[in-house]
Amino acid sequence: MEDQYAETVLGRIRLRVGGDGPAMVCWPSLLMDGTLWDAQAAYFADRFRVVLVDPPGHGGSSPLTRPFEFVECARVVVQILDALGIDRAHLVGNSWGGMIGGTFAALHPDRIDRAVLMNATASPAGLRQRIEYPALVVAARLLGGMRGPLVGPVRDAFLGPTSKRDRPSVVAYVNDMASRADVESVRHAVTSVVPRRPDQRQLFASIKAPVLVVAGREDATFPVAETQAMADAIPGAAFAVLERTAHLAALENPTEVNALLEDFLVQ
Ligand SMILES: O=C(O)CCC(=O)CC(=O)O
Repeated sequence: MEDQYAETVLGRIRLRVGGDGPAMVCWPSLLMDGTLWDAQAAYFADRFRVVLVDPPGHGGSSPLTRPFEFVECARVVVQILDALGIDRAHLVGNSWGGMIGGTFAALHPDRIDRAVLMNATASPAGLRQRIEYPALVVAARLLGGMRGPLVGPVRDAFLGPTSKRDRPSVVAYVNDMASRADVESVRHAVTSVVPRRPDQRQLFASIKAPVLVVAGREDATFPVAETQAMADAIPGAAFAVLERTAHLAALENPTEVNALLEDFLVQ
């Protein structure tokens, strides 16, 4: 994989690009960078042009200086495709990335091939998330980072009992990503993705591209019923539930995620 950069409406975006074939653009969750998809890149780069995105304000991308709208994130995807000379791509997204994958598929039907939306929602955030996530960010600002007493809540939002018990490398990855997060960028991203998240169900009714929605049985952030409601909002969407998997399916359960992607994208 080689580093490339795209100038976008939300700053400079770092991309890891490798392989040849139809393009597959992978956008991760809040607090994560493109390495969330390393197992997918390793598996698919012999047949796909894999593009791993460090989303705005995360990893090697520019810090965020303001909150954003979801339509701007969809525009970022278009600008990434333009920068790489890609006409049309599969969009594979997790949580924030899944929400944006839906926005992109609805607003840019000429640039989307197929979309796989994992651990995501089309609904506005509930009261608990509207309070808990901003409170976490306030605490992170006071502590100078996502550290100390914040590690537990972050781990609980992302991982379920199976990963916490049986996948120490996944736990270590989440701790490491959280500790490296730029708190000001995370503040803007959380504001945009949680309390200001739009209800996208009506917009998603206009999606024409084939879509697969994936839920994790152990996902405490977006339980199966909420992700199922997202699938129900998208005409003809396929829906799958992964057992022993929480909020970061691609990292926690790469074998089954790769099999789902293979079935859905290689047809
Ligand atoms: O809205 C929520 O409850 C959480 C949003 C979230 O975690 C997004 C993400 O993981 O990208």
